[in-house]
Amino acid sequence: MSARPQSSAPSVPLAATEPSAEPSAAGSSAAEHSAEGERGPGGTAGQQPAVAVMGSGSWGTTFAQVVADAGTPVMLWSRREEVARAINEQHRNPDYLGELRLPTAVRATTDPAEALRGAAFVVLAVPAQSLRDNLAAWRELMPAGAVLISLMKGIERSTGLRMSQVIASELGWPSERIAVVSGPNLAIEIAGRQPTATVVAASSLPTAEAVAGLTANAYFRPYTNEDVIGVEFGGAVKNVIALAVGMASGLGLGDNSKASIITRGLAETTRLALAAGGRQQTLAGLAGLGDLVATCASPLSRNRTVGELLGQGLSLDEVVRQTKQTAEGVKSCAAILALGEELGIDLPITEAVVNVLDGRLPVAELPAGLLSRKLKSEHQ
Ligand SMILES: NC(=O)c1ccc[n+]([C@@H]2O[C@H](COP(=O)([O-])OP(=O)(O)OC[C@H]3O[C@@H](n4cnc5c(N)ncnc54)[C@H](O)[C@@H]3O)[C@@H](O)[C@H]2O)c1
Ligand SMILES: O=P(O)(O)OC[C@H](O)CO
Repeated sequence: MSARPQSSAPSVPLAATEPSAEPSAAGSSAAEHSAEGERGPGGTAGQQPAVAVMGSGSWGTTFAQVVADAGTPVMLWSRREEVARAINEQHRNPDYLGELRLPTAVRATTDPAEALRGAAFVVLAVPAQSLRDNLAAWRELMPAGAVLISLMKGIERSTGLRMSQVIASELGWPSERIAVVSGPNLAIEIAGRQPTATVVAASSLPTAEAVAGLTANAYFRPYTNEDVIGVEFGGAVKNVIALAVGMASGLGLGDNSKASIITRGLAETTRLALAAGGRQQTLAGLAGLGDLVATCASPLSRNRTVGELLGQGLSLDEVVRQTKQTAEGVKSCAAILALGEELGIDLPITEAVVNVLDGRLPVAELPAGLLSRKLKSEHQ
């Protein structure tokens, strides 16, 4: 599949080089990916930018498929040799995506230098808390002029920074070359090519448009947005709200309770994002409400599942042991709460989740704790 809807991929001056040929064979050499000759602006007709996706878990691998299905070959960086081999030889990533078959235009390497060489777009798809160390290790390999695309939905625990801020601070990268992709994007559904929409946010509209042009295909529809702050808070906080909804579900509570947490969760996410400089409209959109609903409603969500297991009475240690994939809310929630305190913003659901995870609040007492708070206006 390579159907690309009409898009006016704009000219972003990308100083990198292009792949020599469309990849065809399984296990073909990563050298094919590296560039020869000068590259023009990303996404211009007749030229394919080189794309590196750093991280081959559920979302990194799926995003690589999205880009390949939109017509551009991708080189994935995998930490583990067996994952890279499975992608190159069987066109599968069984650890993360089961039997789903990947396009042959997605290839993998464990060598970050090979993945990054000549890339015009570098997609970052590692756990939020490891990003800074990963960037430090890759700093010298980052192609000057590339657009960096964050797929991560988390807040750095040690600094309270959003992922685009970590990228800017760790690499000294200009903000106009950093984009964020976030929305109702459960990886497994997208890997199965089920239609979805998303948001590509960047402080520079041409950068957001370039990334939208790179990713738009028959089942993936990106909308651009210049509100990076709102989009990143929407993605990070919804994970915490999904933990709370999962807890309610695990406690056997019904849809009224869950809808109340989702709606009040959106209220606290919006309060925080606005205080930090985000825009209300963004939180009412795909990266806010849209992602919140998808994550809180879906049994595919890792965050909701972690919450549900806690609600059923498992300890956090037991849950973490049986959750192989990244549930960002667990590690980001305390940093989000601290940001709220810094900005003078009340985040009652986040606070309750932090207290449950830290063992200060028995999960069974979470509903009563939220309901017994002082009465107030819905709009405060
Ligand atoms: N899976 C989804 O549906 C989805 C959708 C949208 C956004 N996201 C976000 O994307 C990010 C990545 O999530 P994912 O679902 O791909 O996670 P995952 O757990 O499926 O995969 C994480 C990947 O990072 C690698 N990794 C783990 N520790 C690492 C380290 N210290 N250094 C480098 N690599 C390391 C793993 O080997 C794996 O390849 C998260 O922030 C998540 O919130 C996920
Ligand atoms: O599985 P989760 O909870 O990390 O959620 C995945 C995506 O962020 C949903 O958009």
